[in-house]
Amino acid sequence: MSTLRTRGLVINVPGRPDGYALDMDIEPGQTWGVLGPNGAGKTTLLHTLAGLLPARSGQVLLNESPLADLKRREIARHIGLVFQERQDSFPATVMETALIGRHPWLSPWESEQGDDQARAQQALTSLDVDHLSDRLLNTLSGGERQRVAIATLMTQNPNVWLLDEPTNHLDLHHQVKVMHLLRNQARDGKTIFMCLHDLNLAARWCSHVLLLYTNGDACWGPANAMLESSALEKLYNQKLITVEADGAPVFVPVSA
Ligand SMILES: Nc1ncnc2c1ncn2[C@@H]1O[C@H](COP(=O)(O)OP(=O)(O)OP(=O)(O)O)[C@@H](O)[C@H]1O
Repeated sequence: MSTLRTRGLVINVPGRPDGYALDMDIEPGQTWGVLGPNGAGKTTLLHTLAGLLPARSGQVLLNESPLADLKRREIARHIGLVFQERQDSFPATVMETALIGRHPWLSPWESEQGDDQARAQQALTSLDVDHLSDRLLNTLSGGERQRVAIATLMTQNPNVWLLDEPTNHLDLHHQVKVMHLLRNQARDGKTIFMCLHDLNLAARWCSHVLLLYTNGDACWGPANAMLESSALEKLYNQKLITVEADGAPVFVPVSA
């Protein structure tokens, strides 16, 4: 299990004032949703948490150790990231792609063993892409590729899962399936932190929410406290109607 903490973290969005520093404790068992308009800095935050981008100031701590002090390989054993945009032009099959998830766990010249294959197979089955194992990735549909990317993260099996819009390109059934899978991973002790554009997925599946504003303001906390319609209207500059369905709030944009 791993905890990710930010202390006085200011992400480096070019040309933007520092805004509000982030002091978050992202704990095992929690499912976080990051909400905010285009350009608010959600992807920049995710990449900063993964150690791929330097912070402007402040720190990211993984189990109390500053990320900056850890080796890339050690970080990759604890933290995995599903990117929003992927360059899938490398001619790899779906199975070969999923097995890339095992690389942080293998020594440089070691090849994957039966256990690694079994883990990848199980992940592909969980995401309904096992029937595509021998297909080249660049022949898949957008939703199929997205499911392979999540299966690759599942094969990696890090403690902290960072996902940039994991439901992008997914049909309704697979959106629900992926959110369900992420919540189950959290229940098994993983730490889940994802950017979302769908308020209703956040309301239904996230335990915690971070609202990120374009000017660098931010607030975070338990989802039921953060998903308040006036705060969301300000966040998106969009009037909303709030109804309740299936035990969760549902936010509908006002058309006029
Ligand atoms: N290399 C760069 N040079 C200049 N500006 C950049 C660079 N990278 C990102 N930005 C800007 O930083 C801001 C934050 O980008 P980011 O991708 O983090 O936003 P986001 O909240 O994920 O947006 P979206 O919802 O559209 O995915 C944007 O205005 C973007 O144009």
